[in-house]
Amino acid sequence: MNVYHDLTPGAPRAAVALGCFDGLHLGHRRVIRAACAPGLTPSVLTFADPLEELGGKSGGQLVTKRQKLHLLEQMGVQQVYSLRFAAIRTMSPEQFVDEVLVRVCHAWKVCCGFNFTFGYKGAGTPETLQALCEERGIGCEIVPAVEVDGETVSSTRIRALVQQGDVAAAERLLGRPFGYDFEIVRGRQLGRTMGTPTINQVFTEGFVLPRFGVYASLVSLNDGDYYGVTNVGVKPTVGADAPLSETWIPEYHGEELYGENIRVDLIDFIRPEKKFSGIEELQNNILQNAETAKKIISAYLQKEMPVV
Ligand SMILES: Cc1cc2nc3c(=O)[nH]c(=O)nc-3n(C[C@H](O)[C@H](O)[C@H](O)COP(=O)(O)O)c2cc1C
Ligand SMILES: Nc1ncnc2c1ncn2[C@@H]1O[C@H](COP(=O)(O)OP(=O)(O)OP(=O)(O)O)[C@@H](O)[C@H]1O
Repeated sequence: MNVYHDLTPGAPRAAVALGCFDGLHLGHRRVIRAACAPGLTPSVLTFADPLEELGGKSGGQLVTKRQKLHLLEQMGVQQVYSLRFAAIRTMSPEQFVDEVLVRVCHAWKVCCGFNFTFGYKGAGTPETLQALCEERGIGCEIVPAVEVDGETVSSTRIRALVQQGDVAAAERLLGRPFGYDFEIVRGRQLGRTMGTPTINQVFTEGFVLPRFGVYASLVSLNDGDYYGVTNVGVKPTVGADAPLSETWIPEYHGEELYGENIRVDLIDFIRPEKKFSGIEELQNNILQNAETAKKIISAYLQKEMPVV
């Protein structure tokens, strides 16, 4: 998959999906699937800016950059234009179509969702895009709203669920579990003296913060997936400088994982984070939480996954 960060002309005949695509949820995937058209190079045009700078309040990204590119590649996308919004911000809808979609992307087809806006001050709507494409002989597919439980799927809705700790509901909208693949960093190494060594990951600035608490998790390691028990928070019993994700993987006894990017998916919320009276009480709780996590994950793995 080629990733362009500027307006470098790409493959000769492209089908281009347009949008921010934070989270790559079920709605986004429908739009991207429309760009996986026979005979055309499946392409995505998206933005690399922090979400707040693209307008809206955000509350944080739902996928890391690495994860987003990995998911796009898995979907069969061959070209990604990850642009700075400033590069196109002042273009009129016509200019955007002519200078970006036609001249740079060589678009033969463009795809967007029902609520897509583009061009200076968001003047262009899906109907504008359709009309401009028609005039230029370019195909245009506007994907209707994808809904779950009678409500439109959106990144905003998923962020709110993650912030409430309802990762199981977030998963139904994402079509895959909510997770992250931050680098493993060193902790104070207290966990190993407690018999519960953890992999520690720091939430990067701009990433959504899940509700603080303990989750049953699935951890993807080189030799397969393991169940984990993850604490997200600032561990008030011993203290932390910044919000962390700490995962104990009870059945992993392999090499150190420092420096690696490991994917941890949060499957279900177990309990809120709390301040314990001492290490022993904390330790007992962690052991109980691990038992709960094991049951949750084994039931989860037996469930049939919907095909998305
Ligand atoms: C499953 C799990 C649950 C935890 N729950 C809490 C908690 O509720 N409150 C808290 O202060 N710390 C909690 N912790 C964090 C521990 O305090 C921390 O993992 C331990 O002190 C080791 O820290 P270290 O990795 O910096 O050595 C939890 C850790 C795990 C793995
Ligand atoms: N539920 C959906 N069904 C179909 N298309 C969608 C849906 N949600 C977004 N899209 C389309 O996917 C592309 C990317 O959209 P965008 O990144 O703005 O997503 P969003 O989920 O609506 O985000 P936000 O909640 O932050 O507004 C756009 O073309 C948009 O119209």
